[in-house]
Amino acid sequence: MEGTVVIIGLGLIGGSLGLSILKGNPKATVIGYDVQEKEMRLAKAMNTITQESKNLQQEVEGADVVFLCTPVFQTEQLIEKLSAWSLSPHTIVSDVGSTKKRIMNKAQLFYDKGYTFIGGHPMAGSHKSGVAASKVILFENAFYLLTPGKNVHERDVDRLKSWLVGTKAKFFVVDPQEHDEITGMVSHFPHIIASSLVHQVKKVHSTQPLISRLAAGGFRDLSRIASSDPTMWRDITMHNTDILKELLRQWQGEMNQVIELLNQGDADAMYHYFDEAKQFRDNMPILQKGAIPSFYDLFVDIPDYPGVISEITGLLAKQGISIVNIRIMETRQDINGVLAISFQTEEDRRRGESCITSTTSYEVFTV
Ligand SMILES: NC(=O)c1ccc[n+]([C@@H]2O[C@H](COP(=O)([O-])OP(=O)(O)OC[C@H]3O[C@@H](n4cnc5c(N)ncnc54)[C@H](O)[C@@H]3O)[C@@H](O)[C@H]2O)c1
Ligand SMILES: O=C(O)C(=O)C[C@]1(C(=O)O)C=C[C@@H](O)C=C1
Repeated sequence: MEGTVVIIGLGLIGGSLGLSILKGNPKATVIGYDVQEKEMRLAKAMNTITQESKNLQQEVEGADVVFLCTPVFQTEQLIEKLSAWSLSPHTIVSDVGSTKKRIMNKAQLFYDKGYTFIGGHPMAGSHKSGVAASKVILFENAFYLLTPGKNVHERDVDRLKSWLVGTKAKFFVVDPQEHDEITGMVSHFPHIIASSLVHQVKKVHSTQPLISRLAAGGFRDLSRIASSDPTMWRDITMHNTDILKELLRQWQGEMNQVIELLNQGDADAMYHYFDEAKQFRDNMPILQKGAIPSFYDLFVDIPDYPGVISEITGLLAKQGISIVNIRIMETRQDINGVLAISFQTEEDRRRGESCITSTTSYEVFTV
């Protein structure tokens, strides 16, 4: 497709969406806006967008599609703001928020003006946030849930899907209430469980400092998502309180059942409890796509000339700094590219940053 897309909120999801849209529609103009100037600059340097926003209202009013990629409280505010502007009749506004009921209620402001709003939620992500963590393959094979609103034309839903073809996601239309019940169970509720597990370990940590060093394996797997952005999760949980309260009540019942099994000391019953969970989970179509390993990344804005990568790896090697991964992010001829270098530790990244800034004039970013 040719035309103009505006992305508001250039974080993990906004940035990954920009990359996917440009992959599927190389001739598109993708304008990006973020309240953080730094994120906007990095988004442009990484080619997740083709240009930074100069006049958001004008750009939104002339766009083919506008994606709201901010935490959901901000998305509600943006819906209020944009609905007061004069959008063209062909403009589709969509979002990527993890909740849908409150967003769709707020979207009535668009419908009252005859504007087209299609709620969206790509079910893939990471505990990392910010545009630096963007990946073109983030949504590949993931479910991309859509909540079009009653009077939205089928042809507009198809037009939105065409813009999103580069995501390689599987689109699925759902009702907003059903959306919040399902994601409440499989996404929002696990997040609370992960955070509460970390809280429990933290309480013991003051009297037993060894605990955090021994908490590997299972604890690490279960608690990974507790490292996600607290602003995003504050907003999600505040949007889905009733469903989450009910799920937590059920969880208390589940825990009481486990206490009862332990009280009984019934080894067979305990075996069956674990086995039933294992059988069910082993048959779930859990996809591995979308997870981003947590390394310490450094981004270097490099000119596009032969030998520039070996120059940088050579400088790092000379100082004995090991790297675990190095990649160029979506460069095109005649413009600068961004070299993403992953280190194993924060200390290595810090040394890498000081090595590059003290021996070259290249700009470096960390997140
Ligand atoms: N992270 C995930 O795993 C994931 C997955 C699917 C959907 N989502 C949803 O996507 C949305 C974005 O999440 P993310 O992980 O990309 O967050 P993020 O923190 O990486 O990015 C959000 C960006 O929005 C910007 N922003 C905030 N308010 C703004 C405003 N008023 N105008 C312009 N920019 C503004 C922030 O500066 C930030 O750069 C959230 O609604 C979240 O619920 C997240
Ligand atoms: O992989 C992760 O870190 C995520 O938490 C991603 C995850 C999820 O719960 O599956 C988180 C919130 C989004 O709304 C969608 C995806």
